[in-house]
Amino acid sequence: MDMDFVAEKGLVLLGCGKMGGAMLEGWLDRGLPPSSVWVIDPKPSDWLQSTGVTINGDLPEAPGIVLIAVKPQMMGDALPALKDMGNGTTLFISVAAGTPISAFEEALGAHSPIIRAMPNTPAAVGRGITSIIGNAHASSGQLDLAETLLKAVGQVVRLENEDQMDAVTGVSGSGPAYVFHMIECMAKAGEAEGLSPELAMQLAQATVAGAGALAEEAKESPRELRVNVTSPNGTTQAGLEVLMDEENGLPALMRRTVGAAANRSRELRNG
Ligand SMILES: NC(=O)C1=CN([C@@H]2O[C@H](COP(=O)(O)OP(=O)(O)OC[C@H]3O[C@@H](n4cnc5c(N)ncnc54)[C@H](O)[C@@H]3O)[C@@H](O)[C@H]2O)C=CC1
Ligand SMILES: O=C(O)[C@@H]1CCC=N1
Repeated sequence: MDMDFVAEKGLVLLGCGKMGGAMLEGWLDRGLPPSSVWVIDPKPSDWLQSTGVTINGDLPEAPGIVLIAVKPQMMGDALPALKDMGNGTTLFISVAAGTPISAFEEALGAHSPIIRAMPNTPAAVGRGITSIIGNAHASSGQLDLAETLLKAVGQVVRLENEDQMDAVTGVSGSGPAYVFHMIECMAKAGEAEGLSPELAMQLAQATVAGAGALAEEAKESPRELRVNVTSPNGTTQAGLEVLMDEENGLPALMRRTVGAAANRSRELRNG
């Protein structure tokens, strides 16, 4: 199975906001024909309307894939639109944080193949990472299909149990926001040291992007790469002594940040 299957059978996207839009942008950029995509969204964005996909039109009877990308809080309103498609062959993939597989089984029928996924917005540029887990009715072929689709916009990881999804959401689902905030903070700090806002932002953005690319491509671990930047008694060491402080620095802050996001995911599961 490959992307041709999706192009041939069709992809229905329920909700096309920031996450659904990021994935759709990645798929369209990588050659998925707009004529194979049907979107249901009461507020289609200007970008969506410019893509040539079918918006709020008649849906195919048995699309290959239905991707559910509405907010967990909107799920109750949104799911009835899909009930008639639960004919056993259509594969449902949900990217909603917190919403458990059992909620989809209840809404779509216990025999529907359902995959729960946690992507992230770098999918828009083909650099996302998505973790997936299927229900008992998702065949290995359907997991392969989901993996193929999601690999078109980045890496894919298969989870061993659904409980891992809360921590995954705290690390990689929400993670891009932490990194974007780090760029904002570095730029602000550069301004405080006398740089213009434009120069400070350019330096911060390029540094985070370059360090990310190096961390991914280099054979050294992130730890080794950090040590390579740190001359004994130099500038980096002075900076890292603040950032790496066990109590007040990034380790404790990141532990609390990821913990809060994972806890929120657990809360969403409980309604
Ligand atoms: N934004 C992100 O970085 C990530 C989001 N997610 C998940 O993706 C889902 C969507 O999040 P976002 O895209 O950020 O939210 P969003 O608010 O940008 O998009 C939701 C879209 O759903 C549409 N919508 C509302 N009611 C609807 C209905 N009844 N039928 C069809 N469409 C409806 C809205 O018009 C909107 O375009 C959430 O469940 C979230 O947990 C998962 C991973 C990352
Ligand atoms: O903030 C949220 O709830 C969603 C899930 C992961 C990223 N955005």
